[in-house]
Amino acid sequence: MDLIRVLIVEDNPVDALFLKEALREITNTKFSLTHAETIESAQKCLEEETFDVITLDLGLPDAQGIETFLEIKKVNPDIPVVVLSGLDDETVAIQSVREGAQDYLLKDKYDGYLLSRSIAFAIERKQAEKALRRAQQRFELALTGADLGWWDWNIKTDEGVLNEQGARILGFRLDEIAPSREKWRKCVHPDDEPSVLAALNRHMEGSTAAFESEHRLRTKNREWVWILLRGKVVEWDSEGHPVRMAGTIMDITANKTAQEAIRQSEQRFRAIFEAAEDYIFLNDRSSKYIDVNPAAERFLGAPASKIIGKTYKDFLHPEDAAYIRDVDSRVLKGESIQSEHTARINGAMVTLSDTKVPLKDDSGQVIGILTIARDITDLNRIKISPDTMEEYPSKAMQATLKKALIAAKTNITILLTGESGSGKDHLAQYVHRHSLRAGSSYFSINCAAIAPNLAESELFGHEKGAFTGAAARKRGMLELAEGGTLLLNEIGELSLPLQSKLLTFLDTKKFTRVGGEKEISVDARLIAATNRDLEKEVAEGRFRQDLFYRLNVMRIEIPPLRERSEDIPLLVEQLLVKLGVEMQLHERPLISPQILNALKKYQWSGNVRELRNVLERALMLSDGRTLTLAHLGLQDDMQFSSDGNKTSFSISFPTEQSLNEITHDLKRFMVNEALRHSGGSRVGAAKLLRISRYSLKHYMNKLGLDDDME
Ligand SMILES: Nc1ncnc2c1ncn2[C@@H]1O[C@H](COP(=O)(O)OP(=O)(O)OP(=O)(O)O)[C@@H](O)[C@H]1O
Repeated sequence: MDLIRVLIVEDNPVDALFLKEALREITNTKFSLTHAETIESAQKCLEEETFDVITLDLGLPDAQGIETFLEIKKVNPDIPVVVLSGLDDETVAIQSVREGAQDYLLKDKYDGYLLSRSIAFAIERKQAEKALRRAQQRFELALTGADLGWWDWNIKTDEGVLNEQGARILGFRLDEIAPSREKWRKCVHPDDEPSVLAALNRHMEGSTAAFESEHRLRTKNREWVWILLRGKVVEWDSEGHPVRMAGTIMDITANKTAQEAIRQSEQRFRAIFEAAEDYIFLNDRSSKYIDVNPAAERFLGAPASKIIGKTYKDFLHPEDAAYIRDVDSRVLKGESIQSEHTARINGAMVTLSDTKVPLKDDSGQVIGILTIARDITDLNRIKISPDTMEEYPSKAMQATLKKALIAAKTNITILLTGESGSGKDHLAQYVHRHSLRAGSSYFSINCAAIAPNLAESELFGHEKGAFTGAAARKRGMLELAEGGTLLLNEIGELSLPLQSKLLTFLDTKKFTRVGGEKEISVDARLIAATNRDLEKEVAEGRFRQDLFYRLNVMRIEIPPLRERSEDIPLLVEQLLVKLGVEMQLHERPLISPQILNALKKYQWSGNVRELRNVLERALMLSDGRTLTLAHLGLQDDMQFSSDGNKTSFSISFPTEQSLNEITHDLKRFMVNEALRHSGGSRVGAAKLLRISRYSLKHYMNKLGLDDDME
C-alpha cells in the first residue's frame, strides 16, 4: 500500500501517543501523521492538505459528541472518518455511522490490528465508492454526449426516475419531474398512443427482447417533441412478473423534421414527375432505366415495370439507338446536351427535343442521366407548312401567291394551271388554309387516276343498288367536302357527261347521287387544276366550253420551277426538312453554295416534284450527311437541255459519274421530258419514247418518278 496520510484529531496527548504507537505497530503500511487538537485546527489542516483518513475523538475542547463529527464533515465530506471515542455510547455510535462514519472504535478496546483493519476498510470503501461514482459519471457523460437520457421505472409501485438529460428533453428541471406510467401516457400524442402501448405490452408479456418506440411527447411548454424510447425489463419477481424496467430516451425531433422535409420534397417531385407531359427518363451509367414517368410509359407503350432494367436499345431502332448512345456517352462525361432528333417508336416516326443532364451523387460523380424529352413532331410539320411559300423571292411566285390570297378570301371557283409537279395541289392547300373554310376539311381527287366508270360515283356518290357492287349508299367527295374545299386535279381528264354534271353543280350547288333522284345541296368550294392547255382541249371538243368559261373566271398560273430559280434555295431547305422527317434522318445534311448553284442552273422539267425526287435520291446516296454534286447526279460535266421541241445533252471527259449513273440520269431526263411534252399523259409519253405504257410505268417506278405521276 502507498503512504497513507492520516489526520489525528485528539486533544488528549496520551491517547494521541497511544494512537501513533498503534499505527507504528502496523507492519507493511507507512503512514504520514498530522496531529490536530481542536476542531478548528483540524478544519484548517483539512483546508490546507489532503488526507486519506481521519481518526476523530468526539470529545474536543471546541466540540463534543456527534457535533464534532459533523463539523469535520463540513470541510471535506469525502474523507473517511474512523471515530475513536472514550464513550461506550451506543446511540452516538449508531448516529455517527448513520451520518457517514466508517467505524466507531472504543479507545480502551482497540489495538494496532483493529485500528489498521478499520483504517484499511475505510480507505478501501472510500476508493470503491469513488470508483463507482466515477463509473456513474462516465455513464452519465456518455449518455449526455449521445443526447440520451435514461429512465428507470418500478412497475409495481409505478414510481419512475428520469435523469437530468431526460428531463431536459421534455423541458423540465430534474426536481420538477416525478414520472409515472399515467403521467407519461397523458403526454403521448393521441395518434401515437395505441402503437406505443401495444409495443410496451408486447415487451412486458415477453414477446419482444426489447421495447422500442418512436412517438411524440408533449413538453412542459405544451409543444411536441419526437422521442425514441428504448428499454428493457431488468427485474422480475419470484413468479416471473416484471418488476422494473430501465432504458434510454432520445430527442429525434430534428431527424424527424428532416425526414419529413425530404418526404415532402419527394412528394412534390413525384407530383411533377407524374403529371409532366414531357417524357422523363432516369438511366444509370450502363443506360438501364431506373425510373420513367407515366408520359414516358405511354410513349414507349409499356408499363414502368417492363421498362425499368432495360435500355433504350430494347425500344429503339438500331440507328436511333446509336445516336442516343453517342449523346449519352458525352453526358456521362459531364456535358448537358440539348438536341433534336427523330426516332422510330412503335412504328411511328417521332421528332423529339431532348434535354439531357448528368445525374451526380454527393461527391460529384456522374451516376446516370436524366432525360426530359418533348415530342415536337407537329412543330416540325408546321415548319414545313405551305405558309412559308409567301417568302419565295421570285416575282413570278409572288404574283401567283398574291392572286391566290385574294381568291382565298372569296368563294369563287379557281382554276389552277401549271406544268406537272409545279405545285398545284400545294397551292390549292394554301388557298384552303387562307380561306374562311380553313377549319374544315380539304380533299383532293385526281380525275386522271379514277376509272371512268367509277368517276361519277367517286365525285357525287351513289345510292344503294345503283349499280352492281353498290351494296350500300356512299357519299361522294363533294359531300365529304361539305363546308370545306375540294380540289379536282387534272380536270381535263373528266368525261364530257361528268363535266356537264359538274357545271350544273357549280351553278346550283346541287346534284344527285348516282342512282338517286333526290337533289343534294352541298356547300363545298371547288378548285380545279390542270396541266393541259384547256383552250386547246375546248377547241378540239374534249372540254366543255361553258365549263371552261365558268372555271376560267379566276385563273391562277403556277410558274414552272426553271422560271423561278431564285426560289430554289428556300425550296431546297423546306424539302430537306420534310424529307428529313420522312426519311427518319437525325440531322439535316449540309448544302454547299456550289450545290445550290448547280440546282439553280438545272432545267427542272419535272418542276418541284423532280427537285424533291433529286433531293430524296441524293439523301439516300449521301447517307443523310453532306451532299455532293455526285449525289445529285447533276454534275457540270453532263448538261441536259430542252428547247421545247428538241432534247439534247452534252458530256465532257473524264466523267465524274459512272456510265450507269449517267444512263440513269439520262433515262430520268428523257422520261420527264416526254411526260412534259405529252402534258403528263402516260400514253402520249410512251408514244414519244417509243416504248409501251407498261415499260414507261416500269421506268418511272425504277427512276422514282411514279408516285406523284398517277
Ligand atoms: N412550294 C412547295 N414546297 C414544298 N413542296 C412542294 C411545293 N410545291 C410542290 N411541292 C411538292 O412537289 C410535289 C408535286 O406537287 P403537287 O402535287 O402540288 O404538284 P401538281 O402541280 O399538283 O402536280 P400534278 O399536276 O402532277 O398533279 C409534291 O410532293 C409537293 O409536296
